[in-house]
Amino acid sequence: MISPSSKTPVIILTGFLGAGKTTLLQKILRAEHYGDSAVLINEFGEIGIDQQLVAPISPNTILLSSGCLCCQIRGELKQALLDLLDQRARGQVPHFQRIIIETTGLAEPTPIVATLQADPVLCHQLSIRHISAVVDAVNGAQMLAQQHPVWMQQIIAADSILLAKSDIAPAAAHLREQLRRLLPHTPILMHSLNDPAPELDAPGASPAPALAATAETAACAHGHEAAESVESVESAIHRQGHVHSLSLNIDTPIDWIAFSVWLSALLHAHGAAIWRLKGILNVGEAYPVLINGVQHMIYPPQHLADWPEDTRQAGRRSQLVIIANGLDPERIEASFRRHVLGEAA
Ligand SMILES: Nc1nc2c(ncn2[C@@H]2O[C@H](COP(=O)(O)OP(=O)(O)OP(=O)(O)O)[C@@H](O)[C@H]2O)c(=O)[nH]1
Repeated sequence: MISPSSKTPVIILTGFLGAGKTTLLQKILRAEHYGDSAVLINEFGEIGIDQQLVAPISPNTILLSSGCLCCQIRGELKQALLDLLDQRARGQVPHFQRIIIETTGLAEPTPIVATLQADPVLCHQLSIRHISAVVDAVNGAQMLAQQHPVWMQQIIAADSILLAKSDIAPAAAHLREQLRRLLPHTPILMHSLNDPAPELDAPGASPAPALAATAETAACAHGHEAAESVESVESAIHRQGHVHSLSLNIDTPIDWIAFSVWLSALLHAHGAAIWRLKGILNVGEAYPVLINGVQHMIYPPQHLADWPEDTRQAGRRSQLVIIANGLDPERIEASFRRHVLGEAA
């Protein structure tokens, strides 16, 4: 019989698209306290950009294939965890003391907890120590006013809420008060880029309330379209209701000016519908540029110090992911091809 203290703790990092989960994860993995963590990352879309940013920090980083962790690939999550525990027992992976799961921005945490609890082996070897929801302080008030269902599920299931981007959200303190009234028992921490990593599983941290969750099934139906390969661009579209992700792999270097003009025009016309945009772009320089956008907001591009492994192996190809609501992905791709790559209409 394994006692609760000998179980490997699991931390679930949830939060809506672009909230700041990967930024926080990179920070906590660099902190001494979290150095010995295995990481599972689930992204909505075909290209795992987050995994490429986290893998250099944590050697035990696993990307769960595209699809939603809370419903479509729960079996894969289970298998990945079983494999990881088995590999640790055999000494085939660097030793780890905890597992951190970063969910897609569209996942509800409760069914993930149910998956871990329903499996007899996992249930004996793992204990869910903490669920942390990262909330984007820039658009949190809007999500709260809309009572966005997934966003609400994420904050309600959380043991603690991190209000990320407090440095650029003047109304962050007001949002914290609103959330405090809604969830009086949930600690809410303001967090910004320069703050040190918070200790999510500090001794005494309460076990996740979602442990009591029933094994409800997320009511989301996914569809998937096979990747299409045309000339120097490979694209894949992933759908969940009206939401889709368009993933592009582009083999030729991208003209930064043409890309910037195209992106400005896209956001000007459809900013509210573009929920998330991220990419690692080869702009013809020695190293790639990381771009990040959340709705209307585009963050300052970052010059990476090296090529992420996958990108380098693929001949320094650019990768771009756009998650949008209610827009036709084929039209976005066509406009990208025409205006950025200069292909004929
Ligand atoms: N100013 C500021 N920017 C932040 C902060 N946290 C994250 N960002 C920026 O917000 C953008 C999105 O952050 P990510 O960490 O990629 O968000 P995510 O939740 O992992 O995104 P998905 O995995 O796509 O759901 C990036 O450009 C970050 O640099 C913060 O506390 N302050």
